[in-house]
Amino acid sequence: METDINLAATHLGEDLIEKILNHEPTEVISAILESGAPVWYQNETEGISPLHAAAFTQNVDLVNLLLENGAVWNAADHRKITAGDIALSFNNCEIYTVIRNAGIRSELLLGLLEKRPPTDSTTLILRTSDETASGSSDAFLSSNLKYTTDEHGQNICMVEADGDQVGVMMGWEEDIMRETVEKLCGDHPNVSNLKVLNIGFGLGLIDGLFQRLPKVPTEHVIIEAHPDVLNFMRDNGWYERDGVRIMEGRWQDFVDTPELLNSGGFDVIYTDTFSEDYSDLKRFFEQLPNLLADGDSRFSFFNGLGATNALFYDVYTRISELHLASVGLEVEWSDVDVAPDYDRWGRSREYFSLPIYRLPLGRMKLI
Ligand SMILES: C[S@@+](CC[C@H](N)C(=O)[O-])C[C@H]1O[C@@H](n2cnc3c(N)ncnc32)[C@H](O)[C@@H]1O
Repeated sequence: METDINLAATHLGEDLIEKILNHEPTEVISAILESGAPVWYQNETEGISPLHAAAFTQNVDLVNLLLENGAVWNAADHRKITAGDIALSFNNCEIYTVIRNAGIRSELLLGLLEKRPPTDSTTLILRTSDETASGSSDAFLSSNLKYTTDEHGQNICMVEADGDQVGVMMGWEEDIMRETVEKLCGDHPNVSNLKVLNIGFGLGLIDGLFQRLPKVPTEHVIIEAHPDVLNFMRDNGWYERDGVRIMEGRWQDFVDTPELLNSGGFDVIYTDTFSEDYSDLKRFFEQLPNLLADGDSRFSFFNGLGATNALFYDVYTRISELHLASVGLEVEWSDVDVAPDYDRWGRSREYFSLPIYRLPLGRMKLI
């Protein structure tokens, strides 16, 4: 019985894809959908879906029709290509935007329904069910970390996840951190008396940059949760630095405590954690109105989710902008050229394969 249903679904799905690729009129496609063809179908040979086919034939009406009927906006074929990528390759902005907006709507809706168990495959960008040290905070915080220099000569901090060595922080990101500090502090009205809060020390790249500002921050709070990172900080003299206060634990342990809030708010806040997903970042966004000092204060975060695919990165970037707006922050984006140099960084760039980093700079909106 189950085999019969699978066979029928395969037959209808193949027929749907074929008719779309053959440019059959929209009414014909509508009729096939009404007859029960599975709009989520992906063929076995290439993994392409009806939405891939509609993007390939550049038929925006069909793209809309399929999405209205439940097509999966982020389905990737066997080569990891989505319908949005196909639209981009044709430079078809209209179709790309329709698919991207469907992604934003779908992920926002899933965000609203966050309490339900994450069983839906379309949640792949913003939530994770990864139980290894790269996807689970508990697993990460109880794993051993290794600080070393890799074969490309970059400083790295590694953790073992699922039998693989995964980078917690990589030296190549220093350009991003430098540009971030420049945007956060360079022309800050309070630059001679800054109070800075950084979440996640890692290699200490951004904290080192804060400390090398022409005027060292008056107060520099670092919240760091991992015992090995705290040891590394101790070994490298961070506990003895003037003006530096290290809070040992997770940001979630301190974010609403007098210990953090009594300092009267921060001029600059940055966050870049590891093994947390977008819902954690969103929870941090919600705390910003309590943590920022005033209308001149600035916020940034490591914008790295979905950075292996232009469509996913775009959807994630816009969702974070919407969520920041909902807590009263306006975001200005700038681009940092991080075109991968595979000879220089090799596989250490796999999690960020896009050539451009979108750097967020948030400020409280003036009412
Ligand atoms: C990617 S690294 C940060 C790199 C840093 N921006 C730099 O410039 O080197 C992430 C850091 O966040 C820490 N971390 C992870 N989860 C955390 C949490 N919930 N609270 C505080 N720190 C956390 C990790 O132990 C790690 O040191």
